[in-house]
Amino acid sequence: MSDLLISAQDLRKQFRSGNEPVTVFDGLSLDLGRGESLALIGRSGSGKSTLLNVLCGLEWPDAGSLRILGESFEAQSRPLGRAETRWGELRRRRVGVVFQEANLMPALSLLDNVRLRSRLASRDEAPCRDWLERLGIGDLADRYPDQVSGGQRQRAALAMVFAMQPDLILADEPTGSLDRRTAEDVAEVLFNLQSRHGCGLILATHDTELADRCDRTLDLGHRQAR
Ligand SMILES: Nc1ncnc2c1ncn2[C@@H]1O[C@H](COP(=O)(O)OP(=O)(O)OP(=O)(O)O)[C@@H](O)[C@H]1O
Repeated sequence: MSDLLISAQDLRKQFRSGNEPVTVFDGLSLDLGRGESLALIGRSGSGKSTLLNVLCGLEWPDAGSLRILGESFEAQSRPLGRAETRWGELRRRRVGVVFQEANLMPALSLLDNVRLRSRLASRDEAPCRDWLERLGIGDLADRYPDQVSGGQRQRAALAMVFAMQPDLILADEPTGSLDRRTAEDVAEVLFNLQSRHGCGLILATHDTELADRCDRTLDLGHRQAR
């Protein structure tokens, strides 16, 4: 089996502004191997979140092809029917997504949110509380999302992704609403998990220290991989 988790070729994504198409990126290709980490950097509006959304099937590219965890998607075949189902299955079991706005279920406690995520991925629920502990919010396990801060919700969202033990983690500003010290602690847990499980990681960030911890960076402002 190939060790490439992601192989994206010539992706183009446009949005419309009035009648005008606005191109966010065009001709974008990237590969990600098992155990590899890639930081998406670039000025605000350069397309980092859009690319993450394309890589998890929440946005559909206007051109190009994408092979992810053995599943192939072509821009021409819009995500109707089977493609939509395949994306849903990938996100449920194999691709852990952490968004800027942590999307927790408001009616569930933080712990139950993590347990639900773990159950949906058919994982053992036993370590769920432990993930909250490791991210420094174990004492908030029984609180509901609207009873904690934005940074605490963000950490709960990371705990959900860790509990599902994905093959690939896509994270949009995973430490964006954390103070420097907490951000470093969370990054430590993230990179430890990534190296221990050998999963792939793509994160979008404005934090140069976080980007420097990744194996590679892709600057969407200037589109240079190094
Ligand atoms: N649904 C949408 N409709 C129209 N334009 C959009 C949409 N989503 C994003 N855009 C535009 O696409 C461009 C890229 O946005 P994106 O959110 O991907 O940037 P970003 O690099 O993640 O920014 P930031 O660092 O501020 O989070 C921006 O110009 C944005 O206004």
